[in-house]
Amino acid sequence: MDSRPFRSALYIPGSKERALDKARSLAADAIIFDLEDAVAIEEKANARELLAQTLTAADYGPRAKLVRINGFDTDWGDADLAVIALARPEAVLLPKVNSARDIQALAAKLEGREETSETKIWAMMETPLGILNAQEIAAAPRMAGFVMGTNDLAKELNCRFRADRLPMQFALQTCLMAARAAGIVAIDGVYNAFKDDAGLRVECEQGRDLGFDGKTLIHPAQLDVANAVFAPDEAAIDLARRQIAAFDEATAKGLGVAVVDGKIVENLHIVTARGVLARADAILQLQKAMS
Ligand SMILES: CC(C)(COP(=O)(O)OP(=O)(O)OC[C@H]1O[C@@H](n2cnc3c(N)ncnc32)[C@H](O)[C@@H]1OP(=O)(O)O)[C@@H](O)C(=O)NCCC(=O)NCCSC(=O)C[C@H](O)C(=O)O
Ligand SMILES: [Mg+2]
Repeated sequence: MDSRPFRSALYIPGSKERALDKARSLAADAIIFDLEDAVAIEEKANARELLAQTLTAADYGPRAKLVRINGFDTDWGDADLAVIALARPEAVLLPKVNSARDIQALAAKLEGREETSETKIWAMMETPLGILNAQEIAAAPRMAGFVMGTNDLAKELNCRFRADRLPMQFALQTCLMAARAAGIVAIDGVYNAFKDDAGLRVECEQGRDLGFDGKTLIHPAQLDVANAVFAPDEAAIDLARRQIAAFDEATAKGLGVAVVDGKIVENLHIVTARGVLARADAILQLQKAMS
């Protein structure tokens, strides 16, 4: 997995022209152009045309661009893919994935077209069967990332929304494990109360501590919190630098272990430390490219 930042992945309804325009200047690491749940049934056809035109004409810079189409078990999935394919999408995000077969079917459709020969697949992880099949889904062809769909999952589980997300922990951790085993990105679910910054921060911190790369968002006001929480802070960068320096010094003396802040530092910690620095640098590069 590379260090491309996915701290913030903002959903934008494909039907909202103003929001589509606004997103070109927002500090989102990734944009999820949505044709699924954010778009009303009567808007579906217009939204896919508007989105295909927008993606062909507009410049979203270095932000990762994912298009969430409707599922192929709906009236809109095939038409979404046919129209969106013309815009050569970087990635297609498939909702309500249940098994690797769902991914294989999409991969076969992408392979059938020259415009989508490079298109990656991302999976919404939001059904009980999908969670139980996370490992095979992550390892399926063209897979590049998981997005947690915690709203759909809560609906399916009939669980309650709790601040500690206890009912979600099995799903979050199972998907994270599968994503890491396959070397793909894993992005946490949305925080619905988009005016509650304090609650968003708590949930972002939990997702970050679990190991997620970032958070999906529904409103631009949520960007700053997610970008800050999922970036290595000054203390983490400083520690990483000191660990690398101490380990280099220990190695030069023929030792395999260093001690920093009273804790041992071995080669595996150096891999983590280098990852922290690589992520911090990738964020800096992305910010420069956006400015
Ligand atoms: C939640 C909203 C409906 C709120 O909309 P609104 O009341 O219009 O917000 P504001 O007036 O505060 O907007 C201020 C400006 O920001 C722009 N805006 C708003 N939202 C977005 C956005 N998502 N991306 C880009 N720009 C946005 C407005 O256009 C205003 O701009 P300006 O007029 O120039 O000042 C709305 O935010 C919204 O629709 N959000 C997206 C909802 C969505 O995508 N839902 C589906 C994804 S969540 C999901 O499905 C998760 C998963 O599948 C699961 O199961 O969990
Ligand atoms: Mg959903």
